[in-house]
Amino acid sequence: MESVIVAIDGPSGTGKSSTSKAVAAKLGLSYLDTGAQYRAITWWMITNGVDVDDADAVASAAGKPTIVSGTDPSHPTITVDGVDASGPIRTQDVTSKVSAVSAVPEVRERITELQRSIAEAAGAGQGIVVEGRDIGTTVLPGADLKIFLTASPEARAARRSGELRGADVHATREALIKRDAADSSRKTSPLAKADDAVEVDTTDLTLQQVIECVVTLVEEKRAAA
Ligand SMILES: Nc1ncnc2c1ncn2[C@@H]1O[C@H](COP(=O)(O)OP(=O)(O)O)[C@@H](O)[C@H]1O
Ligand SMILES: Nc1ccn([C@@H]2O[C@H](COP(=O)(O)OP(=O)(O)O)[C@@H](O)[C@H]2O)c(=O)n1
Repeated sequence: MESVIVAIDGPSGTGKSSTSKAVAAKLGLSYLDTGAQYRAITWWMITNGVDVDDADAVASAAGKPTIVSGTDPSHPTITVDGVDASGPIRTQDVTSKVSAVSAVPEVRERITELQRSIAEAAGAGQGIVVEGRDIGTTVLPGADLKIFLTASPEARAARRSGELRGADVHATREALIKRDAADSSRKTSPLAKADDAVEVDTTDLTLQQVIECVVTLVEEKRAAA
């Protein structure tokens, strides 16, 4: 069977990670969480005393950490300079700082290059599902299938606060909206739907329904190829 490259973009809490992992596992594809890479470089900046609000300082340090992503959808991994970063990259501190770091062009250039080399390697096999904010528009504009997931801010906040074990839904909603606004308004490759992406509103769909919808779209693409 032909290899397939799938790009899944959208704001926080729309179901990108859960959907991408499940679709990749079901279809025997690799999986890449690009948000985890931006979180990893942010974590490195914090632990190395770089002021994340100083774009020049972030830019000059952008080339320093070595970030390695494992692409098995049933066991995604991420290391920074050989250290497992999968726990520390999910802290509130990293979440609140990642938009500032990921807006720096030197950071995006570095991480985009890494993402393209991972996708290229996976393209030699079965293919890959890559999820993020700018995959369809910038990282892999030639992807075979582009999906843009959306959901109401209320649904997204409820999903996220559920994960954070009862965190205040209102505060979660505000933080989420703030991060989306920062991600959508930055100059370099903002969060955006590619013109040729299929938009799926997940507000009233179960995760299972979203997974089935994307699996069907991938199978249709493969059949048409
Ligand atoms: N369609 C859905 N309905 C209900 N919950 C969902 C749905 N999609 C995802 N979730 C849940 O919402 C949370 C956030 O999903 P996630 O895949 O991490 O989103 P994203 O990667 O877009 O931020 C997870 O706990 C996930 O299980
Ligand atoms: N392709 C991407 C993916 C993530 N990001 C940045 O990384 C942050 C974290 O992404 P994520 O996918 O882990 O976020 P969640 O929605 O899962 O919390 C985003 O808020 C963006 O600032 C990006 O700029 N480009």
